[in-house]
Amino acid sequence: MELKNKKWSDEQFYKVREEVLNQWPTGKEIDFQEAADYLKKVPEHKNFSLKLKKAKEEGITLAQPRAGVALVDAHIELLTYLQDEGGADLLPSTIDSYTRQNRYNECEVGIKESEKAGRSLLNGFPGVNHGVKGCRKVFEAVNLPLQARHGTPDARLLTEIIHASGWTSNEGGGISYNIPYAKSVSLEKTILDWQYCDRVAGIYEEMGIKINREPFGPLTGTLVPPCISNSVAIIEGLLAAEQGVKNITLGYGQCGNLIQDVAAIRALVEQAEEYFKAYGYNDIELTTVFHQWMGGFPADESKAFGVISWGSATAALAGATKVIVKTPHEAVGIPTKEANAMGIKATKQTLNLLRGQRLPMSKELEAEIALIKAETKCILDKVFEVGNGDLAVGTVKAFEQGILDIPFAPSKFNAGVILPARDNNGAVRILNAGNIPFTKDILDFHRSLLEERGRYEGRDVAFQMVVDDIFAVGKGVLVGRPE
Ligand SMILES: CCC[C@H]1O[C@@H](n2cnc3c(N)ncnc32)[C@H](O)[C@@H]1O
Repeated sequence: MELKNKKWSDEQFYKVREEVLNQWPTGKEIDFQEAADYLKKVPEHKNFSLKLKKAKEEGITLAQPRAGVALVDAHIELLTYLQDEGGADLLPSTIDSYTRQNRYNECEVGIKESEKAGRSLLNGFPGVNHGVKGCRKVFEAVNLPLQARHGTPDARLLTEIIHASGWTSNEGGGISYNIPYAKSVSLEKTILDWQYCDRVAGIYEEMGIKINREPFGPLTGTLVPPCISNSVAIIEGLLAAEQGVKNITLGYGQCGNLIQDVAAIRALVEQAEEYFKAYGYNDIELTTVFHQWMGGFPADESKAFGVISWGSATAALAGATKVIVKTPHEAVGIPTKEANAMGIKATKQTLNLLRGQRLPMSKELEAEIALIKAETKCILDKVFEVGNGDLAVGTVKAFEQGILDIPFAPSKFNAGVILPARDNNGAVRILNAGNIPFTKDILDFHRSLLEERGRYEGRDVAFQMVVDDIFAVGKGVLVGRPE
């Protein structure tokens, strides 16, 4: 099928759907009307879009963990614990890595081995293998909205199954679940595959069922400049809107400097709304998600709580609709349910203490918002230009030409020339912009801030700053000072 940013016709969609539902036996259980009837019975307090909308209206920030284990009953026990003991406002099911690579046979083995071992031997919930039956059992056992969180380049079958199971939100996108997650999956294919996933949500929306879509904001989660993650978020939001998605949560991964992080969220909302309006999507319900620090964590659990609380405070002061919670086990691996619950409780304590507070506007905050919007505009204007006005085609070409370039991404389709480093206040700046089409003023501004740090540290602006910054938070500081 030719790639273009155009809503799929029913003929296109249902032709592809036949192939999708045959990828694994559990796909055959799905009937659109039966699924729609089931979704129509989802009570309001378990609908993701409605809960986000309410939070936005009330001006509060919701807390959502990540969580997933191999077996259905253990997964229910985990989610119930995070709901009741942790106080989660929204629930995930973090999907395992085999499912993310469509390796369902290995999931089957993982499930059997987990049953034998009496513990989870998969790093998440194998939603495709458990099918609608297993996913509905999970959904019916909890009392909160449920979302699939994963990292799946081809999530078409997973999307069909989770939505047919009452899960009213799906994370991901054709860029954000490819470039940071895969090595050699073509962007053209994943943009097409995620148009399918968005179309599933669009069809349910046209049947009167509210489905939330959340592009994956943080990308590689490693010193990603706000203009890069905001550009990808807005692109995936526009692509989803074209397929009929109405309820969209755009996200951003914490970088650590308060002014820059608050500016990133404010710029994201303002600019996304500008683009939705400019392209005729006038009925989008837009919310935001702030991801607590996605980089290396301190192994010491008390220090980890410092990072978790700082991310919670920033999310609240930014006015984000939702914050994604980390745990004190982040540095070691999959958290126990107790550790996961502790992360949620620390997060909610901070959110509650800051309820109603926002970072006041200042000339620094205003300048940072303007800078991020100007940088993002440079990128998006070029994406539309190289695509001759077509956003999907433009996105593929933009990555080919390094116009869009995500730091430290594994994908061979990503230029990987961009180099970020922190300035003296810890804001992420750009040391090497590669082929990203910033204006000279913007490039000079970043350079001057990095040189200011160099003078302070008594060293040249160089790659060593990047390395030092990558390890800094794990070592207990934000800016990687020379040792
Ligand atoms: C982009 C997502 C990375 C984060 O996703 C967490 N994560 C992954 N898998 C699970 C799981 N099965 N349970 C709880 N957290 C999980 C990692 O810790 C990391 O922070």
